Amino acid sequence: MLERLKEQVWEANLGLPRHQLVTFTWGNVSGIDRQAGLVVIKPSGVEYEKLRADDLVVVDLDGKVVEGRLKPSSDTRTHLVLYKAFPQIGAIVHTHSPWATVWSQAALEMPALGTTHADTFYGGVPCTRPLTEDEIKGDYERETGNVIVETFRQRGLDPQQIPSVLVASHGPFAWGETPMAALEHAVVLEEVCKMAYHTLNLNQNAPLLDQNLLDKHYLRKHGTDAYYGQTANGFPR
Ligand SMILES: O=C(CO)[C@@H](O)[C@@H](O)COP(=O)(O)O
Repeated sequence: MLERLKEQVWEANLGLPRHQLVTFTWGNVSGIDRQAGLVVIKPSGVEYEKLRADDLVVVDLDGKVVEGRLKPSSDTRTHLVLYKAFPQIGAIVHTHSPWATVWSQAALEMPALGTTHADTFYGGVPCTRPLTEDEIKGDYERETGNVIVETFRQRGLDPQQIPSVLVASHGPFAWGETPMAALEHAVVLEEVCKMAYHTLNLNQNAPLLDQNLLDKHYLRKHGTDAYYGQTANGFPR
């Protein structure tokens, strides 16, 4: 079980440079085995070209290394906070992908402007508040996780329906049921952040996506009556 998870987390980590989401080592992917209570995560600062599946580090939910000879990602404690707060998620991706980071640095929620966005996100992708001085000087990585959870709870957002967040002054986190799903969400986030930036540059008053179109596009892929693709039930109507 853990060996399969390691392979999945490794493949998703290699997907970061393949999809041009990372420069140098600026990102990480993890996955969780909920039954075992163990998280598999990229080692810190290891180049993707040199990364092997058996370089991955296994930690428990308190962050204690239980397997692996390398140091886990510097963002491990952020991942652990998210796994504890969002029991539905099975994997997390963090990057500094340029377009999503632009929105994070601007400290702006990325609004739903089109159906490309609605195919993955059931509404705007929120941006957190900035961390306080005490939070930055304290347990910074854990506080980064806490501020993400606070953002979702305060706004009543469902992390399954909005599988990403923009951390102010920092960058994006995305998640999903599997490492590949979390990677896909990070890729889509980057694309729609770029589209939204250019859309609002062309027209500052570009309309928000009509609620009916948001419902239609999100629910035809993710609702109980989803019919998009070959694996979903039902037929288009
Ligand atoms: O935020 C940062 C660096 O500012 C990190 O996410 C990024 O460099 C990846 O770190 P790790 O190699 O996972 O320790």
